[in-house]
Formats: sequence, structure tokens, C-alpha cells
Amino acid sequence: MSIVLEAKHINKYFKKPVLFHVLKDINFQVKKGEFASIMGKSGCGKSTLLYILSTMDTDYEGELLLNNKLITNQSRDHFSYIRNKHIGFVFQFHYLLSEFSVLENVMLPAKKLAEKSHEEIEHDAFEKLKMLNIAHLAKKRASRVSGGEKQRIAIARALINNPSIIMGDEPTGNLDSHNAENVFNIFKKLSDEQRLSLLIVTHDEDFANKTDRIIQMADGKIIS
Ligand SMILES: Nc1ncnc2c1ncn2[C@@H]1O[C@H](COP(=O)(O)OP(=O)(O)OP(=O)(O)O)[C@@H](O)[C@H]1O
Repeated sequence: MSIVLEAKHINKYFKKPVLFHVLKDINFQVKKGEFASIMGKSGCGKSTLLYILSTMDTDYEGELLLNNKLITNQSRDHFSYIRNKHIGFVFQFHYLLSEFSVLENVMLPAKKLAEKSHEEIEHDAFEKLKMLNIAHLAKKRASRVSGGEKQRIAIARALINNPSIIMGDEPTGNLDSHNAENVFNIFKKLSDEQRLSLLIVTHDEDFANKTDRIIQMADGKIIS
């Protein structure tokens, strides 16, 4: 099976207030279509790792490969391009623009990429909303939908540029159990039916136990 994301010997140090070796020789791969979760106690380095994997933090040692291409040491613009084109994000908080419509929110990352016409982007955004069963919300203001709907809109937005991988930092952290299960089922379907790779940081054991693989971290290391 092909490998979508590979981390090789990732080490990260925070230099202030005192030198702190936060990530210690992290090595792992995420395969195409794999649904993996990252678990570990608070402070073990999960978010720090996700920042690096998503190219938001570039101050580290080691190598990162996306679709078998080395993506370490790129220009700032190219990192931004890689993020927008190949990586979809879902955070604990949805970060939707409340004054914009649901459809406009989903369109934004594609507008930024600027590879398609407005009409094509609008069509694609509508298709993503349909896929997530929220097409009826398209014209609504993002501030006027429920919490569970907001997270589904955030997933549609993460999918708009057809990324290679979806990364999530506690994407179900703010949801009740019903909506958390909904989000899990959406991710599972994306992995099973579209062969999309997912890497999700979670504290939710039920969620993690249902994923293909749990990457367990402790004290800046992967322990299993
Ligand atoms: N900018 C920073 N400077 C110094 N230390 C930091 C910085 N950011 C995080 N840390 C420390 O690095 C460690 C790892 O933090 P990180 O946020 O990655 O943990 P986490 O596993 O995601 O925790 P949580 O589950 O609580 O979100 C913690 O000890 C944290 O205090």
C-alpha cells in the first residue's frame, strides 16, 4: 500500500524558557486510506507533532515526506501551497467565518488556491456539502447553524481541495457523544470509500479504539 505521510527522525526542541527536548526521534508512516489516531497524556507532544506534520512549524530536525516527496526546507510560499493543496485540517474549534454563508466558508481554501473558476469552486463546495448531508445549509450564515453542523462544515472545508490527508487536533473535543460519533462515521467513510488518509489527535478512547491504528505517545516519544 502506498505511503502518504512519513516522518523520519523528527526531533524538536523548545529553546525558552529553558532548553526542552519535546519530540524525541519520531518515526512513523501513514498509508493511503489509513485512519490513524494519536493518543497520549496531556503535554506529551501531540499538538507539537501535528504542527510539524502539517508544515505549520518548520523549526525541527528530521525529514518529512508527503506522497514520497521530501517537504522539509521549502520556501514559506511553498509550505503554504502544500498545506492548502494536500492537507485538510479539522480543529477542536471550527474557525468558520460567522458573517459568511456556509457555502462561502467551504469555498475559501479553493479560492486561496486559485486553480479553478468561481463556478467550479461553488459546484465542488456544494458537492462536499451534499456528501456530508448538509447541502440544505448552503445559503445559511455560518453563525446560524448548530455546533455539530459547524464541525461538518469544517470537514467539508477541509475536503474542498481534495487533500491527500486530513489531520485533526481533537476534532470531536467540543461535541456531544452523538455528534462525535457522526464525525467519526464521516471520517471512517472517507477512509473506507475514498481511500483518504486521516491522522487524528484525540483524548477520546472510544474514538481511538475504532480507528485502524493508535499511535501512542509518552514524553515526546512514540511508545507503540
Ligand atoms: N512554545 C512553547 N515553548 C515551550 N514549551 C512549549 C511550547 N509549546 C508547548 N510546550 C510544551 O511542550 C510540551 C508538549 O506540548 P503539546 O501541546 O504538544 O502537548 P499535547 O500532548 O498536545 O498536550 P494536550 O493533550 O494537553 O493538548 C508541553 O510540556 C508544553 O508545555
